[in-house]
Amino acid sequence: MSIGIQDSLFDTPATGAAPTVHPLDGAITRRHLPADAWVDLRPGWLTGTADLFDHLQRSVPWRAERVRMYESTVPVPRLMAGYPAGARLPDPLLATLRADLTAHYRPTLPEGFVSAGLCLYRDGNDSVAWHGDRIGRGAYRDTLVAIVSLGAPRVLALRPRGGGAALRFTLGSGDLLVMGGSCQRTWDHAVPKAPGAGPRMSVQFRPPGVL
Ligand SMILES: O=C(O)CCC(=O)C(=O)O
Ligand SMILES: [Fe+2]
Repeated sequence: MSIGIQDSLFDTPATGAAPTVHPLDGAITRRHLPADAWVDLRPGWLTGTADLFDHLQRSVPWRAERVRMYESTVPVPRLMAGYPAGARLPDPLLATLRADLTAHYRPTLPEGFVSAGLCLYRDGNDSVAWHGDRIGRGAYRDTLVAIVSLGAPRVLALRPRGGGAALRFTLGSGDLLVMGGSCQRTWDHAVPKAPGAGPRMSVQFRPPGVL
């Protein structure tokens, strides 16, 4: 089935091409942010993503979560699936991505990336509100969270927790964004609603003890 996925906005091979994981070394641009936070970007890390998206969309046991809001609970507007350390990932390519990230970031992150969280934004009405990944270590120590975007382009926005202008990164299919330093404590991030957007997925790789 073709769902017309566009590869990275920066590197656009024919849809349907074999999935290819490109090098990280020498291909990442780091943007330093105030408060010792930083964001690494590697556009087009993965090309030929259509089949991977399709496979994950069909095979992952997506769950709809609910959050408490005053006296009731409301559905979170996206679907999720979690793969803790040691769990079998839903596609072998994800294990390759995790191993490549672990190898590349070893000097700053000796413990490596272990867990994978998957989110499916079914359309532009799905979103995630401003938050930091602050359950566990991210609340009090520097950490890294790596996000691979698949499917329709969506904005990942970041803004300082204390207030200030937001930065907006448009992530296309196969693009990598890594949040590092104090980012989870001192900045918030969000995926805003995007009317008309097609389905998009993110795969977040995290080190032990970061949720
Ligand atoms: O979908 C994304 O790119 C971000 C997801 C996220 O921030 C999270 O699940 O904690
Ligand atoms: Fe997050």
